Amino acid sequence: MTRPGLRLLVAQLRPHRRPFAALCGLSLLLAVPTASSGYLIGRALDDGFLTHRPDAGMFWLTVLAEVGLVSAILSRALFRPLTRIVEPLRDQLVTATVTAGLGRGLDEDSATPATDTLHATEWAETIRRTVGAILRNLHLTVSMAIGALAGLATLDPLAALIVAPCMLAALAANWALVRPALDRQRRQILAEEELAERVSLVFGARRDILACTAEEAAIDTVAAAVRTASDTSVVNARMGILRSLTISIGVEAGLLSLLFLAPWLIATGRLSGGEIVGAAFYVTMALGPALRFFVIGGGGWFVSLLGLFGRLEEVLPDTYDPGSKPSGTPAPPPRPDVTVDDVTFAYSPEAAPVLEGVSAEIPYGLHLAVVGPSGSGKSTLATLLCGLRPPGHGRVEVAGFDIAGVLERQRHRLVSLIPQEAYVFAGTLRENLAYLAPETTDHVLLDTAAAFGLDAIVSRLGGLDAVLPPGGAGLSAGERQLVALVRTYLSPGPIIVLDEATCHLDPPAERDAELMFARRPGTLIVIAHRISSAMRADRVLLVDGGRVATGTHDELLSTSPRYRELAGHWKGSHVETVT
Ligand SMILES: Nc1ncnc2c1ncn2[C@@H]1O[C@H](COP(=O)(O)OP(=O)(O)OP(=O)(O)O)[C@@H](O)[C@H]1O
Repeated sequence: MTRPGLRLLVAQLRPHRRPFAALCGLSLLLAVPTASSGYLIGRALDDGFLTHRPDAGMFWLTVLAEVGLVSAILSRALFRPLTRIVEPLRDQLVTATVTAGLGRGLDEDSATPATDTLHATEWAETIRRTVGAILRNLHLTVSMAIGALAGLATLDPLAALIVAPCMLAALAANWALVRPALDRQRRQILAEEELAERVSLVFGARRDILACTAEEAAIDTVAAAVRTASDTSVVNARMGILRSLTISIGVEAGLLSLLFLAPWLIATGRLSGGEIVGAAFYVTMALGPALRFFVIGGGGWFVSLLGLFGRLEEVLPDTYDPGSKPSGTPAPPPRPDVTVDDVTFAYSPEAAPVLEGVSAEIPYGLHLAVVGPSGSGKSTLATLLCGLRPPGHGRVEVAGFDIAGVLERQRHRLVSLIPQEAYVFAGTLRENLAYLAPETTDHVLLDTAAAFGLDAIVSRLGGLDAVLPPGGAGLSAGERQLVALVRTYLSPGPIIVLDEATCHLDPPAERDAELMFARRPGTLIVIAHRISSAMRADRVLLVDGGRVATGTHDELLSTSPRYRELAGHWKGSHVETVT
């Protein structure tokens, strides 16, 4: 199985084969100065300073300095191929993630992009910088490691054989830690995303939080996310320390083995004293830094990079191809049809299911009445339709998305639920009515209020600037429902669910309110408590004994004894004019 993120990373870099080949060639060229450095130090000691010939020693050191100069000049050539690989990365990824975010269509009415798309555009910049840093340093590391091993082997192949196993053991230990490190890295990214999401949610809902005196709960929500983010970064940092430690142990073990065997290597004439110093130079000044960087710098960055690409893979569509040009116009947002697919829900594992194997199609624009005996599960179904609870089995999809998995802020833009107990917060009447559509003009607010029969209350209170106390004290239950109805009517959401939201209105006021919503573009789902609501709807969904049946009012009257019974009961208990 491909490691998450690796597929996208490889796909992203594949088109740049030629600059990569140039980088590899430069790495090999740069290995030559490193390979000669230990040898030149050995010569400076053996032929110069240790044999009391400082002029010869200085000669070899001068050659070493010149080799360093050549290496610096070669390093400059690195930037051209590097730029050709790294610079297009950010543009490609930003274009792809923003296109994917728009294509999902969940934010069409919002100036704020979805959180994951927002993060993804930040990641694209981080990825560009990280890939640049990795390639620059990887190239130096490879050249240093190849040069040092070649230099050691030139002095004496045995010297390379003494050092190499320690280095390889350190690398193997680190390789074993890559997967756990990736896992911790991913957890840290997810925890940081969750924290950002919760903070923006709490700030966005600060008015509601104050109105409900839910400050402590809000603080607890954010504090829990802060704790998780902090814990995951500590665990991630510990993993980095562990990986660093394995490399230090590998390098020190290589050096100690070399020094431990030095008397024997000198006595057997395999290496001179100067060459032992040269070999130690290869280990400490080239191999050690190369490995340390490879694992801690490059390796650590590579782990971060895979983590970021892994998340990008989740944000980008499966069909994303970095080689292809963006079409320029994002796909139109999908129609917000609702699909209930084989849904079963119980309030606890021990409890009997309230809904069992329920399926229904609610196309965009439908006016649906949900009816059923008391306690049959109508409100439960409403919460599932709004994504407030996930089904135990099955799926509720809105516009093709699993609604329970959609971020809360986006969910609110798709589906609005008005419960029986209308919510009125402390603030002016204008703020209460325009809460979900702050741009609404006073003119539209007053017209809509009048259409719902709220104009008399607006006048009684003294206009839109009238200040309402918390909970709308001073307003009757019906008046509070009217405030909530007007507020939701003005919201841009395409799907409205009224869960007995008109139960405190008299039948004519309820009819007017339902007709207003029915004329509003979008889907209307009414949990009905009067037969007239069911008769006004395009279709009726009967919930009974955990199952559902659908049809028009007339169809259900002829096919469902339970519906006939319900209709008879309603007619018997209410005197109402059916429109
Ligand atoms: N939070 C809850 N925890 C446990 N059981 C619940 C919960 N809410 C509802 N129930 C139970 O689930 C069943 C369905 O309740 P629900 O409120 O969905 O029915 P309803 O058809 O809307 O009823 P009504 O018409 O009286 O409002 C009932 O037996 C109810 O007691």
